[in-house]
Amino acid sequence: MNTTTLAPPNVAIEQAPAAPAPAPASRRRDYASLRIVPARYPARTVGTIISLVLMGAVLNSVLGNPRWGWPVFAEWFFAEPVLVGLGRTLVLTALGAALGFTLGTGLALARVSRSPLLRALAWTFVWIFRSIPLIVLLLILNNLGYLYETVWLGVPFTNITWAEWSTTQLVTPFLAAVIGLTLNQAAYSSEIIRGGILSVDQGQHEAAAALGLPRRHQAFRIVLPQAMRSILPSAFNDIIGLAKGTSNAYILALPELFYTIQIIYRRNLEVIPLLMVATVWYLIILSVLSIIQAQVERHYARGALRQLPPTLLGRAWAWLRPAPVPSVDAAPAAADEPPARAAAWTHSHSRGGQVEVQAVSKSYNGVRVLNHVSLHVPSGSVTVILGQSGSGKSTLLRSINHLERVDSGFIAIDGELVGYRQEGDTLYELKEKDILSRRADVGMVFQNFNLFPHLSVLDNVAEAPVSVRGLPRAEAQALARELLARVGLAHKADAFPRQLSGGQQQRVAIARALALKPKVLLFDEPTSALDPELVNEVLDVIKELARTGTTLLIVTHEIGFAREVADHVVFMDQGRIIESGHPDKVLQQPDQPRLREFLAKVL
Ligand SMILES: Nc1ncnc2c1ncn2[C@@H]1O[C@H](COP(=O)(O)OP(=O)(O)OP(=O)(O)O)[C@@H](O)[C@H]1O
Repeated sequence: MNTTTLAPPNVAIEQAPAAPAPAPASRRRDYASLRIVPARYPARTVGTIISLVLMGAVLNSVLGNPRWGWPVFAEWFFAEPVLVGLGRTLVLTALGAALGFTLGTGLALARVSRSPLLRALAWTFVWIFRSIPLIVLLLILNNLGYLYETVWLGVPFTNITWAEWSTTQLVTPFLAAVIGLTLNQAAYSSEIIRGGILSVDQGQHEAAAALGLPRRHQAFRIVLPQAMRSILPSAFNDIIGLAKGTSNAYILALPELFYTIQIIYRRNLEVIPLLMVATVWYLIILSVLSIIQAQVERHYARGALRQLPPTLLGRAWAWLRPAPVPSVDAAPAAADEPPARAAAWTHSHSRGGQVEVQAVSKSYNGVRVLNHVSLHVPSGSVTVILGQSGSGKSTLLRSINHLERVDSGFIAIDGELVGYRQEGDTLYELKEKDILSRRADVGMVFQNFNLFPHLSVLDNVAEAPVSVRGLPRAEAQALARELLARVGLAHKADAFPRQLSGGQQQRVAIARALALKPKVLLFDEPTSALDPELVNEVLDVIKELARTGTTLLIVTHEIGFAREVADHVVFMDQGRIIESGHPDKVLQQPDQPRLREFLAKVL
């Protein structure tokens, strides 16, 4: 049974008024002559000014009040006993963090292991050492010599002993501090690491298992590196807590930074200046840890983010230099001219939005992936974009939706620039929230569906109408049910995405995109993640949509579908459109050898 038969079109994919025929290139807007004004955020500016004024007032009071005793501070800041105490604090922090996290990782893996005994042991460890206050634990360890006079190495329950030490000599205050901080840190960090492991998608565990990777390899190569993204913020929080927590070691009369400071101010009675010495050193430790955190987080963001956050230097540079705004480059090369618009391309159902892409370029890390791309898509038409892998198809689609910001050139939908607002001869860069609201006019269906896994199918579809369009939830759910019926999935409304087949998930994704009644729908290889037998059920839904007049831009390798549905086919190669036109011409008598080669491969 073909489940994709659409119910009567009582749900609006709105019947937009007929759009005018596409304007000739000569009459097209020349955006290059417009002045560009970057987006302004008055609330941010006011907030920054207030913060600066407050900081100035605080600094003035701190530096201007002689009771802070800055000369005494300067005298002691680099004094030898302070530096020795600081060194001890740093060593305790480093050892506590390294040993604590190593033990914590083992405990976390034990907590998620299949062995009930290991799980119980790890749980008990965490339960005990999270319950005991650190100071109590340190005191117990320091008094271990009272409980056990000697520590020995040998075979339990026999007289075999290989080595024996006096406990008081072996467990010095320093070692007691290291052991106490390690046990305490391990108990807390194991829960942080376990949380990270649980946050990794189950599919990743399954994929690693399906590849036959050994369990150790699964844990250390696949799961933990992905878990790091959620582990790191809490872990660094903990290490910062540990750096300050080392001051608890004063109870063992161990002269770390804080204890040293106490000894000094008890002698010279300069309490505040010496407390400031400790405070400023702790601030420095914290700042260095924050910088390390940013770099480590950046490292583990690789692969999880499309674009890595800038390095510290990059951020400083971006702050100093004005934000770049797109510009229109020199005239595009002949191959990038807007495609010739054959009369047949004017769609009889011209109802959706008209898309104008003008001389758009985009680079990643200095590599150009879109090179002066120009494209005119009339309202209500269906355009199929073809091209080899890596030719820039997805980047072009994502730019139309402003998921990617172009470096130069412009994109307009129904004459409204994507990312800008035009007033007279001036273009105002849109603020984030305006971009988001405009994005609602452009629906996007992703290759991997990207449904929200924690929401039911119904809520996946109803979410945007409620939060973007402000529809009452009941109304949005009624709309969602109708859309689900249109894609043949009314009976799956209460299921969760992971309980559906790939084809069904993709149809939910289409219903979700339609829920905002977009003028333009972008499909990024909507069938490439599907089994062949599921491809048609999705293509059938898209064919129905094509008949309703929504403007469709589809990246696909389904040539048969392109031939049947497209009004226009565009072929991209190395970031440029090198051939475009009616499907009969482009697919049957291609001019470009690259296109002939491509068709020979995919057909
Ligand atoms: N965030 C990014 N950072 C760096 N390079 C990128 C990024 N996104 C895309 N690219 C590169 O840009 C080029 C175009 O990518 P794009 O995804 O647009 O190609 P595509 O034609 O859609 O390919 P496919 O059919 O395989 O999806 C590729 O070489 C890709 O490696």
